[in-house]
Amino acid sequence: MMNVDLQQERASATIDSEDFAQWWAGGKTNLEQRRSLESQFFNDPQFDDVIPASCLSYKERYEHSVARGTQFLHKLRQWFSEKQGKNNVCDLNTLQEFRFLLSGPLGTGLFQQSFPLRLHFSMFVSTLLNQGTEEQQRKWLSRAWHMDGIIGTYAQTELGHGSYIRGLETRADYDAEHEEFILNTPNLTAYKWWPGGLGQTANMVVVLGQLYVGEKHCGLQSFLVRIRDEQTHEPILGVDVGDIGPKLGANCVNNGYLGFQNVRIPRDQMLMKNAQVTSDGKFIQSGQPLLLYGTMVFVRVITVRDVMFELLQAGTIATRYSAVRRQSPIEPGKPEPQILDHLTQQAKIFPQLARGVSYRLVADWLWQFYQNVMQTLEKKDSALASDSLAELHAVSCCLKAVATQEASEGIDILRKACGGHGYMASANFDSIYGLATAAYTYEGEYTVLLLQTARFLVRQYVDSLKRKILPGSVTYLRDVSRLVWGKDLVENCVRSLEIASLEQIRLAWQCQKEQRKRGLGVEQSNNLAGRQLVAAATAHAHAFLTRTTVRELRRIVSGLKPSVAGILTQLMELFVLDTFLRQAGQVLRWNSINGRQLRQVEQRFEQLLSKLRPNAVALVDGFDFHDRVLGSTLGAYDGRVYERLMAEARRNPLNQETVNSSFYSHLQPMMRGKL
Ligand SMILES: CCCCCCCCCC/C=C\C/C=C/C(=O)SCCNC(=O)CCNC(=O)[C@H](O)C(C)(C)COP(=O)(O)OP(=O)(O)OC[C@H]1O[C@@H](n2cnc3c(N)ncnc32)[C@H](O)[C@@H]1OP(=O)(O)O
Ligand SMILES: Cc1cc2nc3c(=O)[nH]c(=O)nc-3n(C[C@H](O)[C@H](O)[C@H](O)COP(=O)(O)OP(=O)(O)OC[C@H]3O[C@@H](n4cnc5c(N)ncnc54)[C@H](O)[C@@H]3O)c2cc1C
Repeated sequence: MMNVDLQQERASATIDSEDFAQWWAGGKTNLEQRRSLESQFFNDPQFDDVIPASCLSYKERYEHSVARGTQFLHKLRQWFSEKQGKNNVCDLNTLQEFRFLLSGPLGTGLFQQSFPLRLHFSMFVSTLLNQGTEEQQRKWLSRAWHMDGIIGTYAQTELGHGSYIRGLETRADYDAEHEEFILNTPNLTAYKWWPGGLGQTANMVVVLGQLYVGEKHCGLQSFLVRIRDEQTHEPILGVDVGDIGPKLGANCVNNGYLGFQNVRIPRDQMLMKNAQVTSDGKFIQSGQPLLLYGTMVFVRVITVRDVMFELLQAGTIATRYSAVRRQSPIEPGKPEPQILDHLTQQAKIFPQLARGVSYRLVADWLWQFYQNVMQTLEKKDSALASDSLAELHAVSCCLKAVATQEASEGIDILRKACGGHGYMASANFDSIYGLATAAYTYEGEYTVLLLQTARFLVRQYVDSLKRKILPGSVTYLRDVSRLVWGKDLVENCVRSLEIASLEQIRLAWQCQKEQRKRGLGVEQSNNLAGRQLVAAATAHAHAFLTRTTVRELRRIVSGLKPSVAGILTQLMELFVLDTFLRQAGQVLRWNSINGRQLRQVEQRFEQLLSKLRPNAVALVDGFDFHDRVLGSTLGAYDGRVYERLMAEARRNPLNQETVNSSFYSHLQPMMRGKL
């Protein structure tokens, strides 16, 4: 039976959640296909949970995720190859499509804390694709794609170094006599530490290590290394490998450690698309060295999409719960309202929904941009390639940083918006938050990435002073006009964010110059200007996110059904206004905006909350998360929150006996003074 408040919400909405769902899924066919695929898994008893996953031990969780992960991949592959037909070869698009099935809603529905085979596709196969020569791809790619004797992961980070990649200590020495590389972990801090699936799952890794040919240091390179025997799965001689232990979240990923002692691999297992070692020991850098970092760029790009889903999962749970939960009369003597009717509750939830929708538009744009840059890189026009890569790196760094930070923060706001019940593991905010906040750190820590973007921004700012043509993402730096507060509030807000960004970049640049004038070197100056540089990259990200959201929505809006266009326009506006208000410190620092104008934005913000209120439940229904994907007692479609909370408590293994054995062994002796 459906909760009556949710029934009422759905009946009175002015948008059709099905129309929204079709747009969200990329069309009716896509939606039907996704639903049919999900039902094949979610209705299959072999994918049911007997015991709540949160009640399993760390080891049991791992074993369960491998058992389920292999069944999942087997079934999914069959479905995917039928769908792809003859096109079932591994290229960038196919990989992204498949990876999305693993990490998007379907994968999430089956693995709330992720699973260890995920890295194989997102990082191992993508590295082979991006960094292997054609010959290497012929030898390895198809096997890897089909997991034929190969389960891989990506081993870059070490115990001592993660952010500063040049500081990695793993060594690969070329032995020309045997045409082999010898891999070594010279000390404790050189142990690889963190790679997903490394602990007990993977049998091959892409390893990043410092290449030495004789005495010559040839920089970091990537190597394909077998670490476990294909048949027995025992570690190869000289390999020391294991799991690093429980973490704040993502506890089924099987993150591992790895050390090498004189492990030999053939010469052709250095990934040689951009750099080669010839058999007689000559090192040739034939391509752009930075392409070694290509896998990281790929994952940063797709992470924006991953955290968008996590934010909207949490948003769906909080919205439905807030429509079911009734508490605290607004007027004395009146019935308790749905908590969603408290304006402050709307102000916690709706901006997160709007943010998620904005990330969706931006993530689509970013993926397109990434593909365009990859095509440019293939064309071998080195100047163009290097400019495009620099812009892609800068944009992806700041978007990944800000999106993961805001999504994690948003998920926690949504968790708190569910009061005490939000804190239950069965509400599932812990898993969702655990994954989103991991993304804040992995694939480039937040501050470290923002500093990368800031370097690019300062350079572009200096170019703008020289009247040079600027890349698309920063053309606004050429516009030095002041803010003219007009009728269009969205434009006022976006423009003021752009001005704040421009001025903050100018300030960061001035800070660097001041330090230089004091006689400090470039690096020390950068360090001392660090806070301003981070503020500049953050301001740029906000300006870019808002401008891109507005532009992308306007580009597609005419092709949408009016009700979908209407709610998306409200969400876009809410996102822009919310960003403006949250960044008010920066905005007011760099723009002349008076109290009346600020109030105008606040009033419109509150008006938008009221406009969205009647359609809130229909909107989150339109994201079309299956109950299994939400995995939450609070967020299920039928809204039977209290029944589910109680049923879940009763399933708890502790409640399977009326008296626990610890009563006899400890509590009773204590009460009888017999300890
Ligand atoms: C079903 C469930 C769903 C979800 C589950 C999720 C659960 C978890 C699953 C796991 C997922 C992901 C796994 C994560 C994997 C990893 O984390 S892999 C390790 C990633 N590591 C990093 O990202 C390290 C960050 N550090 C760096 O990238 C670089 O070292 C840094 C950029 C900081 C380099 O700094 P410098 O030392 O200053 O620069 P240098 O290396 O010398 O570079 C010189 C030059 O090059 C520019 N640059 C740097 N990087 C790039 C790049 N990638 N592309 C293009 N250009 C680049 C840099 O800006 C410099 O340019 P300039 O012109 O000199 O300014
Ligand atoms: C869940 C998870 C999964 C992961 N999966 C993998 C994987 O599959 N493969 C893999 O190779 N790695 C993986 N990693 C490792 C991850 O990429 C690194 O942890 C990440 O890049 C951050 O590096 P770090 O741990 O060295 O942090 P640190 O760099 O030590 O960061 C600590 C602090 O130092 C600051 N800091 C560091 N450098 C600077 C600087 N230049 N300027 C200013 N401040 C600085 C940071 O801002 C931060 O506040 C994973 C990590 C996590 C959490």
